[in-house]
Amino acid sequence: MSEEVCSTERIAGAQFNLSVMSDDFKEIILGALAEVDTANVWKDTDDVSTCVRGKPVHVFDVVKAIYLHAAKTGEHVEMSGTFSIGCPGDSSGDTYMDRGDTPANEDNASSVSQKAGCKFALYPLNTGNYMDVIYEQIDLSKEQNVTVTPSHYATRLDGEVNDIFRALQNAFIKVQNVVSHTTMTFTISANSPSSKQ
Ligand SMILES: Cc1ncc(C[n+]2csc(CCO)c2C)c(N)n1
Repeated sequence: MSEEVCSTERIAGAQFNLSVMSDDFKEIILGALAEVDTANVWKDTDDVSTCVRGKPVHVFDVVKAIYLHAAKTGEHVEMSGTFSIGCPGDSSGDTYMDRGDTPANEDNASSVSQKAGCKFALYPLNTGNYMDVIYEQIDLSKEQNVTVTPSHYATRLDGEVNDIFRALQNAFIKVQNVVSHTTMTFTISANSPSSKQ
């Protein structure tokens, strides 16, 4: 008989949209949403965006896999969104919190090589000293294989999509460890004709 483990981890979520600069945008967006394994997250797609909710490990796994699936077509693909954790109203998706900790798409995603540029910003919400929290918690200089550039209102990361999402996830997890309600906005772009890479 398998032992049931109650997770004490908190529910996280991401609200994001894909923009595909191609006549095939519909097939590419719907294809990415359909072909990624989303069994470990609550998911809702409408005409504006997609929301996924569940354990942080699965939320990041699914968002990254959807992006990679679309970007590896070679089209200019951009994704913008917001990660959130600790939102006081968020609880109805708790059924997904009993999932294990193995990301379902990592085996497929880790073998995909795709360069991108990303800008992100962290917003620890329920704290007065938010700048200290951000500076103390995120140390992007330790992230492997990503070029980090300060930007107005954001930090820019350049490199492989897998490395960029690892850096995003590490920064988000560290900040939410000390500030319970945290959000993080991001925009990631690949195959842009005006790409610096
Ligand atoms: C991740 C993500 N989810 C939903 C949309 C909204 N959307 C815009 S076009 C389209 C396909 C044809 O209806 C959809 C679903 C998006 N852009 N990206």
